[in-house]
Parts: sequence; C-alpha cells; structure tokens
Amino acid sequence: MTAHDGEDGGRAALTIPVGSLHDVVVGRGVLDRVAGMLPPGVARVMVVHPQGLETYARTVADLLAATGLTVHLAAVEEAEAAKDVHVAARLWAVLGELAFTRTDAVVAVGGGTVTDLAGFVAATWLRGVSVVHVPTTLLAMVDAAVGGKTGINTAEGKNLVGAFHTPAGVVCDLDVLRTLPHADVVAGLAEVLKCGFIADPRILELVEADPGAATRWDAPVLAELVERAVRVKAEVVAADLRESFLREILNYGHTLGHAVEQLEGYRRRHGEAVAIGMVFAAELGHATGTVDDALLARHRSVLAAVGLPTTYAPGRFDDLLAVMARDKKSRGATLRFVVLDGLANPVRLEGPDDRVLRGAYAALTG
Ligand SMILES: NC(=O)c1ccc[n+]([C@@H]2O[C@H](COP(=O)([O-])OP(=O)(O)OC[C@H]3O[C@@H](n4cnc5c(N)ncnc54)[C@H](O)[C@@H]3O)[C@@H](O)[C@H]2O)c1
Ligand SMILES: O=C(O)C(=O)C[C@@H](O)[C@H](O)[C@H](O)COP(=O)(O)O
Ligand SMILES: [Zn+2]
Repeated sequence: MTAHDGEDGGRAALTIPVGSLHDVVVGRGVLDRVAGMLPPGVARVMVVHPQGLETYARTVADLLAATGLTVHLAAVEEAEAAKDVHVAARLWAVLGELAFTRTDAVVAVGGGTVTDLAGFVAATWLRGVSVVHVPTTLLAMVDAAVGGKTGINTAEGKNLVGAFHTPAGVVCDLDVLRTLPHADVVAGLAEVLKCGFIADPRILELVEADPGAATRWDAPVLAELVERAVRVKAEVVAADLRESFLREILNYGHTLGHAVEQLEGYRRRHGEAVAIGMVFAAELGHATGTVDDALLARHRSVLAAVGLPTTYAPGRFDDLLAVMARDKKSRGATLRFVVLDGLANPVRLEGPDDRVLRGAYAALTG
C-alpha cells in the first residue's frame, strides 16, 4: 500500500512501505525527513558520505543537529573503491574511538556504493546498529538503498561479503539528482528498466514514449519511474527479504553484469554492466525458447534509447564464466540465471548448456 503524505510545506511527498520492514519517502526537498526516520532514543549519528558529496552530507548533518543530535561526518572513497574492507575497518575505528553504542546510528548520504558500505558497517558494528539511507543517485534511490542488502567486494568478486540489514528508513530527495552526471542518471535507468522487464511493463512504455525525459532529473516522468521501480522492489523484498527464491528476480542481468564489472576492475558503472547482462539474459531466454524475437529486440531498443550499452567485447567468455561461477545464485557447479518466460514473468534457467551460453555471448558481441 502506498500513502501520499499530502502537502508538506508545499511539497508532495510519497511514503512507500516495504512491507512492515521499512518506509521509503520519495519527494522533493524532503531531506528534513531523515531525523524522523531514526528510532526513538538515538543520540549520536555518523553521517557517511563520499568525499565529493560533502555539501549534501553537511545539509543532512545540520538538519540532524538542529533536532538535538550529535553528528559526526565520515568521508569515504568515491564509487566502488568505497566497498572495501579497509574502508569498512576505518569506519569501525571511528565508531570505536567515538564509543558508539546501540543507541547511536549511521546515516548514509551517497550512491549505492556508500549505502552498501555504510549499511554493512551498521550491520556489523556491535552486531547491528540503526541505519538510515539518503540515496543521492537514481540507482540508489530505486534499488541499492531499499531492502537491506549491504556489502563490500573482495579480490575474488563483487558483494561477496555482506549482510541483510534492514534500514530504519530511506529518504529519496529527487532534488539532489540535479547535480548527478548524465551518465549516472542513465546507469540508474538500467535498474529501473530491469523492474520494467521483470514486473512492471508500464515502466518500459513510459521510457519508450520519451527516452529523453526519462534521463532528466526534473522531469515528472522520472518521479513516476522512481515510484514504480521502488514499488516493484518493495513488493519483492517484503515477500522474500533473505532471497530464499523470489528475490532472485531482482538479480535479472546481474549474473553476467557482476562478472563484467569485476573483469573491468570496476571502471564501468554497475547499471551499464547490468544493461549488458540483461541483453545476455534475453539472448539466453531466446535460445531456450522463452523469449520471442520481439521481446529480445525490445531489450536492445529500450536500453539503447536511453544510452545504455547493449553489446560486449568478444573473446572474454572464459574469463566471465570463471567469475560467474561465484555468483550467489550458483548451486555447487550449477550456474543459475534469471531469465524471462515472456514479459514480466521471470523464471530460473539452471545449468544451461555450454553451447547455449556461448551462443548468447556471441550474439552479445555482435
Ligand atoms: N544493495 C543493493 O540492493 C544494491 C542494488 C543495486 C546496486 N547496488 C550497488 O550500488 C553500487 C552502484 O551505485 P551507484 O550507481 O549509485 O554508484 P556510486 O555510488 O558509485 O555513485 C556514482 C558517483 O556519483 C557520485 N554522486 C552520487 N550522488 C551524486 C549527486 N547527487 N550529484 C553528483 N554526484 C553524485 C558518487 O559520489 C559517485 O562518484 C554498486 O556497487 C552496486 O553493486 C546495491
Ligand atoms: O536487492 C536485490 O536483491 C538485488 O539483487 C538488487 C541488485 O540490483 C543489486 O545490484 C544487488 O546488490 C545484487 O546483489 P547480489 O546478491 O547479487 O550481490
Ligand atoms: Zn543491481
């Protein structure tokens, strides 16, 4: 169920519950909602932010301090470099020096890398303190900040260490997207379109109708896309928080996508890699008869329409395969993929033939 909060100082904000787990507030000019998301009794807060987003972090910190909280700012590395055990250890050291207790909390202000890192630090400090996410990228608003998956990378792969740690709340202020580079808006749309393919085809129609508007931070359609994507994720997470089965559908495009990211040393954006992975998954479905020509073509056309990549370099399949073996959906030596059996009907493809995998890769490399 979705609640409209009504007019709040002239601004309409929306609250989307993730079952009974946590709420996601979506609106413009809503950073003052962060304090209200913290559990009662919290006295001190560590605001974790990437170095380049100190202005937003200070705004949030000032709003928190104005409610009587003691606030400490902690800057971390940009992008994927933040999801590292040494960065987590640095934050644990800060929390230790400040003697943070279970009545203190973490607030993450940043993209998905920061919400993943800060969420993980909150999950592990004293075996779990409260965290509120303030996502500042489109991708983090519609996906990373929602639903409690946290984690860091290891040398062997992406997100291999982590925890499920439900945030106390999530505040998505669409106004902060004003400063987000265009390429990062586009990357975020990959996860939005993922929600379109697995559950809500209206998302695909909205993007197809005006791909340019979908990439503009202040376009009304972007607000609708955020709301729809958050609702898809909220429904799935509420039904299967710990990914016993259903939640795997949110991993559409990620089996190959994560392997692409790792192989490229995390120089490619997560959303871009997921776009490539969704084309690969669509090719797998096409080869095994669950995706027809039109649905396959629709993957390429809608992803390309917003500027996402739909092809990959030849000659890297064996390397990708080795990384995919460590995907969390694998069971023993059996690779498992989320594929579509028609639009908005995700299913699992278990242990596809080597010939099918290589054929899908060949189609991806053009
Ligand atoms: N936990 C989950 O469920 C989940 C879901 C999806 C993705 N993820 C993870 O999220 C990460 C990707 O997140 P991302 O795409 O947000 O990338 P990111 O966190 O690397 O942010 C991209 C860049 O934009 C900058 N930035 C952020 N907000 C800005 C703003 N408003 N204005 C200007 N610059 C801004 C950041 O500092 C960073 O340099 C990946 O590590 C991925 O694995 C996690
Ligand atoms: O929330 C989920 O569940 C997802 O799979 C969302 C993905 O978009 C996200 O990238 C997630 O971090 C991938 O998780 P992993 O379990 O494959 O590491
Ligand atoms: Zn993702």
